[in-house]
Amino acid sequence: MSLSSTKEDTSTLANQLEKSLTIKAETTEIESNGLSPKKSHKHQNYLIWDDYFMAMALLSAKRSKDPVTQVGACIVDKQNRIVAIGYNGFPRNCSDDVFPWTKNSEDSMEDKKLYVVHAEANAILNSNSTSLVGTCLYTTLFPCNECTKLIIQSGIQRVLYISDKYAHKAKYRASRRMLDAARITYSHYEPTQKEIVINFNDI
Ligand SMILES: Nc1ccn([C@H]2C[C@H](O)[C@@H](COP(=O)(O)O)O2)c(=O)n1
Ligand SMILES: [Zn+2]
Repeated sequence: MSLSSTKEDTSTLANQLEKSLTIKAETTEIESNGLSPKKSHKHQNYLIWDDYFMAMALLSAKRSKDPVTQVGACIVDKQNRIVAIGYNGFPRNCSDDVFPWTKNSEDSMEDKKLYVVHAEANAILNSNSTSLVGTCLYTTLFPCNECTKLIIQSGIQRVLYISDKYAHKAKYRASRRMLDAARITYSHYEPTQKEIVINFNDI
């Protein structure tokens, strides 16, 4: 390189340098992962579909005001589109400040189970008349018998869940019985990663 090179020469040189650095970077990626240069440019740490949908169910559960069990549900169609989402809560206009979140209260009218709409039921109701035939339900808790009736009647084909903590209870055994009869598959979901951190400053 001559010290007396013109502005034009310098920019040509810079272009060449940039080109050669790009080629070098691509070559390194090819050597390290065996992919073609184009493919190797994608983000390596993206969410797979199942983790993504279950994470949506978990995020939705965070909206629930139930002090014992927050449940979230997310319904997805065959094209991987989220068609509905829901969490457990009281019906519209039934205020959380008026209705009880208590359980096994001595006053039978003060038990949350009389009033709560379950996450799966809310998701189905939130689907806004979209057909749910052939869809998959991601839920953080295995569906109870009442939600299972809705699942079957709405045409949901597959259920993935995280917790099955009430499996021994009659309601949940009845669920399995109905799901089996209706040939709806259900399985425990094992996420591929332990946690997903959402940081609002992370953009
Ligand atoms: N599959 C389910 C099961 C239960 N829920 C709701 C109903 C209650 O709000 C809560 C369970 O409370 P716990 O008996 O654990 O005190 O979860 C639901 O949304 N979906
Ligand atoms: Zn239920």
